Amino acid sequence: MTEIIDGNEVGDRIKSELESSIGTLEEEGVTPGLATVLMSDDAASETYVSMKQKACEQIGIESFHHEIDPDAPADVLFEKIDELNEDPAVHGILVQMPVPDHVDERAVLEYIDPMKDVDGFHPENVGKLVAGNARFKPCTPFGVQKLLESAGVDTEGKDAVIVGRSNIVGKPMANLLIQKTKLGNATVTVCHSRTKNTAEKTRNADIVIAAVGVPEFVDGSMLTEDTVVIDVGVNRVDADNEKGYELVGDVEFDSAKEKASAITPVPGGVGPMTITMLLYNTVKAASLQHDVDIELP
Ligand SMILES: Nc1nc2c(c(=O)[nH]1)N[C@@H](CN(C=O)c1ccc(C(=O)N[C@@H](CCC(=O)O)C(=O)O)cc1)CN2
Repeated sequence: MTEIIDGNEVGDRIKSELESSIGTLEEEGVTPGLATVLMSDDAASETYVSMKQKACEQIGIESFHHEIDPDAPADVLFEKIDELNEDPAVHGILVQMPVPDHVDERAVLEYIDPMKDVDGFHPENVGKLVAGNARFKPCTPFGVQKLLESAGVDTEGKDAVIVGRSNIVGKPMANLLIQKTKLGNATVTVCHSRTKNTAEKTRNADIVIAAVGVPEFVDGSMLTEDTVVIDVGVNRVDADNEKGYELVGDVEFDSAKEKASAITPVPGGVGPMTITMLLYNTVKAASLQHDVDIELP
């Protein structure tokens, strides 16, 4: 029987544990604060940012939202980041990606105070992660680790294949899985657009993590029995319904489920964990900035 790994359930458990960490901070007079910045009129980005704000409010994190006209000069965004870097009520800053083409994404990430970089994308935080001393683990790969843990998947000695090499998911995921830690110690292969035979690699994997951004790229024929399948993709594809679209992962769920021992659904798998781990990083950022010891889930 294939286990369906429920990201909403795991996320809700972690959020309720975070509430007690927030309680400890409150006793010291600290309310964690997250600033979200949206410079886009993309409907999916708007949805994600509003989900982040709601999740903050749900567990007692103060949320500050800023919208910047996507046609405004890049300096408007940099001035906003300056302001947020200086604001003591803001412990975490998240600029929703992607930013418009005329804004240099790399420069934006480098401009955020690394102590407030709750996405874990600043080069200082990337370096710490690679060195095995992570300050903020990037939210999606961190969420994937938590899902594997909740499903009782021991990564030690396992062959993990990651399909996709993005800075947000593929690269940090590979780094986390090779660390000498409880949720690491795996042997990792990263497949990408120039990989010669991705299906051969995924068929030899114990764990397949699909983060390629192509709807239903991985199907059952690319898997062997008993593989653990984690689907990071959240793709909007045209559909004849009220919304005009439906959500589809990077994995073809029905055929993959036939082979998998455990699999994450879309929606309701990795997506909710991305938001939960953002809350986790924001609480951690507040504790570091105020030097308050807290227990984190
Ligand atoms: N600054 C950042 N930008 C982006 C990140 C990020 O981690 N930091 N990740 C992605 C998108 N993303 C977060 O922003 C994200 C994607 C999906 C979900 C989610 O919960 N999806 C739901 C379905 C939601 C829907 O109805 O559309 C699910 O899978 O169940 C949360 C966050 C790009 N940008």
